[in-house]
Amino acid sequence: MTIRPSVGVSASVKPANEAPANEPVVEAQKLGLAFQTGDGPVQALSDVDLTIGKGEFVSFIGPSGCGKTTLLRVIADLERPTEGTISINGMTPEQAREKRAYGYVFQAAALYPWRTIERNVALPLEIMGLSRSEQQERIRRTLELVNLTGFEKKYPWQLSGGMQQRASIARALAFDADLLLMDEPFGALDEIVRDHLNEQLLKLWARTEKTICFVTHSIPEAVYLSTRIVVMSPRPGRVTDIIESTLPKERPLDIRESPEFLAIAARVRDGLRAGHSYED
Ligand SMILES: Nc1ncnc2c1ncn2[C@@H]1O[C@H](COP(=O)(O)OP(=O)(O)OP(=O)(O)O)[C@@H](O)[C@H]1O
Repeated sequence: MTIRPSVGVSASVKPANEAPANEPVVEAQKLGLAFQTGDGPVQALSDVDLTIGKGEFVSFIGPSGCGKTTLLRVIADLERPTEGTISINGMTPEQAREKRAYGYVFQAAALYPWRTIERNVALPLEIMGLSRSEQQERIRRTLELVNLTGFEKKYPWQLSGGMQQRASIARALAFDADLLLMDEPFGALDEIVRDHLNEQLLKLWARTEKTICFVTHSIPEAVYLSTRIVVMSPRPGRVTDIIESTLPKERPLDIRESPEFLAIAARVRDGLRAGHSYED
């Protein structure tokens, strides 16, 4: 299918980020992926055309099974597409993975319980073969970025859920890659903690100028965080709308009550409704 052109919901305000003007980080064309299962093929992704520019914060939103995680996994070279093409910084996903072009944050914090926070963050650095002093420097820097300085020697079970998820973000940041892939990182947390982490993530994004691909089920989260919102629908998983945010880069939490925020949220909701079959 053809993606509708990205337009701002309000013509009077300049979009926060016009992706095509930026250097492309992710470029997908006619991307499709069919899983072969015992019950026949499952078309997880179909006809996805998407370009993500450097420094964008792009959220993927859609009902369960619409292929959000699969798309992130294709970018990360954890799944291979069966149709179309995709490139990451001009490379194949495999080359990008070998060059450690991205950090990946999973739904659950996925920390090793027998390792302290600093040893968890150090894990990818050990695998990369970095010197001890370089490891120490990166651990210090990334824990500071997620406000966990002072918790280096704690074990994951000694931290709250929100702090554990921040530690897993620090681990993904330790790669020092320009691209951060985040699969519903705050889905299991309560609303207040989630609000706080959303604010911190925006600040971190502004400070580091990374490109972020973020999967979520939450409309307010997607609208609050993103420069663009990709709305997806299932069976087969496809992109049904791409919404350019008109919100400024600087976003206090109460921006969520502004008419502009509510207008973007309404458009996302409309997109989700249009793609929903209501059969089950
Ligand atoms: N390894 C696999 N083998 C077979 N089918 C799969 C596999 N992984 C995913 N699928 C199917 O592909 C479709 C897309 O799944 P995916 O996990 O990407 O959706 P999602 O939008 O991330 O869902 P959720 O919001 O529940 O995490 C679903 O129908 C799912 O059952």
